[in-house]
Amino acid sequence: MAARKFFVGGNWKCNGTGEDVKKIVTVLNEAEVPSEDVVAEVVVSPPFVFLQQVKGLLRLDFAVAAQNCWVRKGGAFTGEISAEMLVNLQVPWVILGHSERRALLGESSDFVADKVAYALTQGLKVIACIGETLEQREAGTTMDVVAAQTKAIAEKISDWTNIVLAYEPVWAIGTGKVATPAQAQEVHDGLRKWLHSNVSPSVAESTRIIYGGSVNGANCKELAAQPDVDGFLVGGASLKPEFVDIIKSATVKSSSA
Ligand SMILES: O=C(CO)COP(=O)(O)O
Repeated sequence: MAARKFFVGGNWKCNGTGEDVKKIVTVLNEAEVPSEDVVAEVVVSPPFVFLQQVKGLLRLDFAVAAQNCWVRKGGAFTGEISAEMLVNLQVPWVILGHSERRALLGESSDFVADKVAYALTQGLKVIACIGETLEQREAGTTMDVVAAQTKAIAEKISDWTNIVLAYEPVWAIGTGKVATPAQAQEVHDGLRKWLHSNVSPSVAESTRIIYGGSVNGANCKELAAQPDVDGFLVGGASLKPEFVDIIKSATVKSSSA
C-alpha cells in the first residue's frame, strides 16, 4: 500500500506585489526542507499575473498552481484564463472550487465539477476545494454538504489520480479559528469512507485529503498527526516564513508511518 505523499499548498489569493513575490520565493528557495526527495509535495499558488515570475524563480522541487481556470476551451470569455493556457505555460496545478469563488462569485458545485473535469482532460492536476459554512456545521449537515460537493465532482470524472481534495471549512478560512485536529480528522475520515463506498476502495486509499483554514506554524503539527490529514492548503501563513514550518510538519507523518 503506497503511502500518500504529504501535500502542502500555499494559496496566495489576491495578494502581493512583484517585490513581495521575490521575497517569498527567496524564503522558500533558502528553506532547508527535510529530504530524501522531500517528504512533502509543495505547490504555491500566486495570482495569475505572477505565475511566470514565480515559476522562473522558484526552486525546481516545488511547483506552482493557478488559482482558477475557465470551465472549458478558451475563446471569447473576457477576463478568463483557460486550462490550455496554463498547460502552455507549463503550470502543472490549478485550485478549483475555492469557497471564496463559490460564495463571492456564485460558483455552484456543478460548475466547479465541470471545471475540474475539463482541467483534468487538459492534463492539469487539480486541488479541488470543498467545505461547509458555519450555519451548515451548526445545523449538523457538514458531512452531507461535503459529500454533495464531492459527489458533483465524482459524477464528472473517472480518474482521481490527479486530484487532491482540500477540505476547507468556510468558518475556519481567514478567521484564525482553526478546526480542531479531531474536527478535521472526523471530516477527512468521513470523506475517505465516502470515496470508498461511492468511488472505489483504491481511490479512497490513494487520494490525498488536505485541510485548509487558519493553518499556521503553531497548529500544523497536531493537525498533520491525524491519520487522514494528508497535508494542508494554507492561505495567510503561506505568505510568511512560517510556511516553511508548515512544510516541515510533514515529518510528523513520515516518523509516524
Ligand atoms: O483559504 C485558504 C486556503 O485556500 C485558507 O486560508 P487561511 O489559511 O488564510 O485561513
